Amino acid sequence: MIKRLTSTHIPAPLGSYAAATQIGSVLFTSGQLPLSPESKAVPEGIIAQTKQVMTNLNHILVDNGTSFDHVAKTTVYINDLKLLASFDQVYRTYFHDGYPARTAVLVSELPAQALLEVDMVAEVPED
Ligand SMILES: C=C(N)C(=O)O
Repeated sequence: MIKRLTSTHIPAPLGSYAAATQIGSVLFTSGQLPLSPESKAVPEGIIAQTKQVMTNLNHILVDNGTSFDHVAKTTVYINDLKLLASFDQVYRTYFHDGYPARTAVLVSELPAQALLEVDMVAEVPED
């Protein structure tokens, strides 16, 4: 059975998608944009946008019984490869037990004129 998941701490999806779904113990997030839950705006610059994306992803994971420590795979969609090093500088600070597998994809444009979007696949540990 597929569970459709959300978090009360993130902005509503911009389209027809759940914040995350879960099959068994595997949780799949949708791509998260750097939208502030309060203002619904996208902050300026890759550093602030990466922090907002990771904050939103953290809420989805924690509100649904898992955490960054249980992330197996991430995909980052970024609109300028020159931003990847700055993204990585922030991204790496969220992982304390080794890094997940990751794919970086260069895209021409993202919703809300965001510089990046990130999705994750995580294990939900048993209680
Ligand atoms: C923002 C998205 N994840 C979407 O449009 O699919």
